[in-house]
Amino acid sequence: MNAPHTLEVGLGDRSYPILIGPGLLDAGEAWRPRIHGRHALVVSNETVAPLYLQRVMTQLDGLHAQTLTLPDGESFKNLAHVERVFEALADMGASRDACVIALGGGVIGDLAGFAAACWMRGIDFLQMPTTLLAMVDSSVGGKTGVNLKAGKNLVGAFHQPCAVVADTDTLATLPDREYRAGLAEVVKYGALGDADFLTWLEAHVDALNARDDAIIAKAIARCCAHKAAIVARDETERGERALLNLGHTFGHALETECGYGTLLHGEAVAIGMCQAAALSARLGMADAADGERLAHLLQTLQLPVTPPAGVDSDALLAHMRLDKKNLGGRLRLVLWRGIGRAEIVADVAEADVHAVLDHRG
Ligand SMILES: NC(=O)c1ccc[n+]([C@@H]2O[C@H](COP(=O)([O-])OP(=O)(O)OC[C@H]3O[C@@H](n4cnc5c(N)ncnc54)[C@H](O)[C@@H]3O)[C@@H](O)[C@H]2O)c1
Ligand SMILES: O=C(O)C(=O)C[C@@H](O)[C@H](O)[C@H](O)COP(=O)(O)O
Ligand SMILES: [Zn+2]
Repeated sequence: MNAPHTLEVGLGDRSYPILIGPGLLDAGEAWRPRIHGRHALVVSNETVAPLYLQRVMTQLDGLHAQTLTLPDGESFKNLAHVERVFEALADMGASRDACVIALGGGVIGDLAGFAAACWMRGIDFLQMPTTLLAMVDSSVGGKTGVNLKAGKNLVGAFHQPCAVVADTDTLATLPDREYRAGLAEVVKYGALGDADFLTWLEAHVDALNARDDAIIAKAIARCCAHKAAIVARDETERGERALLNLGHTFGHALETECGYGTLLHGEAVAIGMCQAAALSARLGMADAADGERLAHLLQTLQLPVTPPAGVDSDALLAHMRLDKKNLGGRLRLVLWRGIGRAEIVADVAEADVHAVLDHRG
């Protein structure tokens, strides 16, 4: 294996590496030293485990390592399945020096990471993302948690991994729709703070659509560099980190209202970013042309840019009222001044949001 591309999330004595490259699952020498105790629990799901779990277990030879395979899907990212992780940890006699390894997409990473944050008030965990979305976003930064019926990620903790190991070879088996959902979060980084990156994405649409390995690897590295820098400056979302939520207040409301797993997270974020752009234009913050450019890029990547027909705007607004960024009972949204210039806007009038939700262009 060639040396992986390596980045660091700089958090003092909790700093950790992000390793990106092909062949990493089989290169235990690159990541196993990050596991310090005797116990490891590898949490995966019914789709990913048959593909990759055995290879990870081979690298854990000599440790007391167990596996837990959960059902696959956003609808299982809930407290009942966190409890399954606790039960597995209890069964193996996991002590405070145990490590949870999350092998899968963002659902497994968020859920297993949250279990690790809670078990004995916090044990190590290591992220092994196998989706594009998890490689560019969810495995980095330590946001862990689960959904409630009332809303996405309403229960969770900030708990940083001890390493992120992104074996880009695993993307070969990722279904096309999931790959494209990951591209939505890739586009997000350009939209929120890196206009040059968005222009680069526009120039490489054909390569992205053809799933060109080299272009994807470059995109992953650039997204991770952005996320690592933001997290290092604002780990617990007191300010700037909220920009990573561009499109998410709208998107999470859609995911919740449509039923978890109906719209993929990335698809909902694609729609949500377009709605945030439309609201920004309505409020006079940005040119409508920037929103049209963003929507065009997302459409060329075969992502949805408008909500499914028949979703009730009042219900969406009700979900948005429960968003974690809100303050003092008032909506607080990530909007923008144009491509690459996202901003947090407090006190957004519900009538303006409603108007955007009602517009099904
Ligand atoms: N913590 C964060 O910062 C953060 C950031 C973004 C998203 N998220 C969360 O991440 C979740 C979405 O993550 P996701 O898009 O990875 O979805 P996911 O975890 O549901 O994975 C998508 C699908 O791909 C399958 N899969 C995964 N890897 C595969 C592979 N290599 N080959 C074949 N199939 C594979 C999975 O089994 C699943 O069916 C959402 O719950 C979202 O809220 C969290
Ligand atoms: O890491 C962050 O910060 C993000 O907001 C990344 C988002 O892409 C991700 O979907 C995250 O889970 C959303 O967090 P939430 O706090 O809105 O639940
Ligand atoms: Zn997201």
